[in-house]
Amino acid sequence: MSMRAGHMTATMAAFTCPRFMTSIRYTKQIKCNAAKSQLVVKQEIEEEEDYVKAGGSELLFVQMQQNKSMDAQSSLSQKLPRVPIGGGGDSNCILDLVVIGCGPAGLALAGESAKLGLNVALIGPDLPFTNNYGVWEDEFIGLGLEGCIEHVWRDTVVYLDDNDPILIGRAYGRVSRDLLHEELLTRCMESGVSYLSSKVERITEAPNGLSLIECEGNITIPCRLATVASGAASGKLLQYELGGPRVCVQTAYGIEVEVESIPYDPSLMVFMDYRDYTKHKSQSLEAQYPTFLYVMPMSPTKVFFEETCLASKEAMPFELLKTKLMSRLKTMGIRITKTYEEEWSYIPVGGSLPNTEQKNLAFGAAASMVHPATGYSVVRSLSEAPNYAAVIAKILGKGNSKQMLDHGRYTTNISKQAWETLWPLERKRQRAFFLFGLALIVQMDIEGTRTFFRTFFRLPTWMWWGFLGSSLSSTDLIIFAFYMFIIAPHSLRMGLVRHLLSDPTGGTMLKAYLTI
Ligand SMILES: CC(C)=CCC/C(C)=C/C=C/C(C)=C/C=C/C(C)=C/C=C/C=C(C)/C=C/C=C(C)/C=C/C=C(\C)CCC=C(C)C
Repeated sequence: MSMRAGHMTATMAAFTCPRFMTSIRYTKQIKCNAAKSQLVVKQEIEEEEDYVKAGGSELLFVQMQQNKSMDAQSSLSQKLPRVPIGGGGDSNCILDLVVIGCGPAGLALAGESAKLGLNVALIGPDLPFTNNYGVWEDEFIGLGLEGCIEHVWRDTVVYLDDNDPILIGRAYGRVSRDLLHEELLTRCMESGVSYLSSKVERITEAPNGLSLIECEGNITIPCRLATVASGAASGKLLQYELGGPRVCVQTAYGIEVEVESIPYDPSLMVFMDYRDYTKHKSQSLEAQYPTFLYVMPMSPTKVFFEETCLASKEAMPFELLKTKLMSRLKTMGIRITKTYEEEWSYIPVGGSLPNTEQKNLAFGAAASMVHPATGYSVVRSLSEAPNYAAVIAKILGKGNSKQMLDHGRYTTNISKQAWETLWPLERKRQRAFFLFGLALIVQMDIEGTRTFFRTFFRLPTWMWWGFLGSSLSSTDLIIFAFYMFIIAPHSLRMGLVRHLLSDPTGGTMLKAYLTI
């Protein structure tokens, strides 16, 4: 078995951790084929009562891949020095920060923090990046990461019905997972981050105030502060606010294939194709889960298709997503001649915020940074990493180090400032608005969804760009809501007002807006 295939098996095993067992049960068959690094995964999701009652404090994340070649990505163990184990007596050798999780958020935060002079370690399984990330090109240029984009479409299109495709006027890029991994890893190498390939079981606190990162194999790493960045499945290492909104789910099934020809213009990225190709075969399921096709034409014959359910209360079964995609392609007359790779994506959206009283910090999806109404998170994590790292470096300022080790526990929660940087009142208001939007989307049928997006994409560009990029202030969002109300057709207007008056997220949003 290749090293990479072995790693993938470990990831799958992680999905069966006891926390999941209390709420969602996964049954899978995993077959690894050494020659092709191939994984065959069968998954069944079975929801149980207690998960429904959890009200959002349980976050789950599943990302499965098949046939993906990840060999171009260096392994972290090869490139980063190993975390020294067994020290801990000498306060000068104590790690300042341990970042748990080696996805884009974890690597970015570790690199930025070490750049500021902190002694930083990364801990997590040594896995390659497997996702096909799509980004607005301008946002990635703003981050100085344009070199990691492997394909750019000069414009983006949305189809809601057979007439009038909506040209968005914004370039979209496909991120090369290999280049992004290499770039973030190089930043970690250059700034002196050390690494331990392990699974963290718990984080405890020593009497002297140090955080103890307890890893599998009885390894304990002491550090001054721990930040959990291991995705939405980090619940057992963190506490979340109780009684928050329920977690919804974005599910998608994607394939990268070679086809005889495609009925799309290869110079345009298809952001959403909500046209109905199912020939009404599964009308009731279509009504239950409105889905759209996300298309990245890489060449006139090579293309990435992803059947996506933007958000639903219950996860849309993967088999159904796959069936819908295949039936859609067949109806469109698309003949697949070769399949390069397949992916299943399950992204929890919405849910509670982390409890900001806890000492352990979080970042990325673990810190509920996924945009509740779109499922996007990478750009936000990458753009907030430098500022978050600066606050962490400030609270761990060298003056504090001695104080902590000599006088035991901190008298105040040193992490409060970092939590407030991530989730200030203003951000909480914006999120309350997004959660209100999410609750609106999940109760719409396919026709309602089309009307909704027809209105959304008629908003002034700065509004919908800002909404998707989380850059509208809470005041801008009120203007956004009024504008949407004004341009909406009568049926949607009534729906918006009904939703505002009757959905619990409306009350929560008003409360967030009134909190000062
Ligand atoms: C692999 C991975 C990672 C992944 C994959 C998957 C995919 C492909 C995905 C994709 C996705 C997408 C494309 C997404 C998109 C999204 C969107 C566009 C969204 C949007 C949303 C929107 C919203 C929510 C909106 C909202 C609005 C509102 C809420 C409004 C309101 C208003 C009102 C209330 C009015 C009032 C007034 C008076 C009373 C007068």
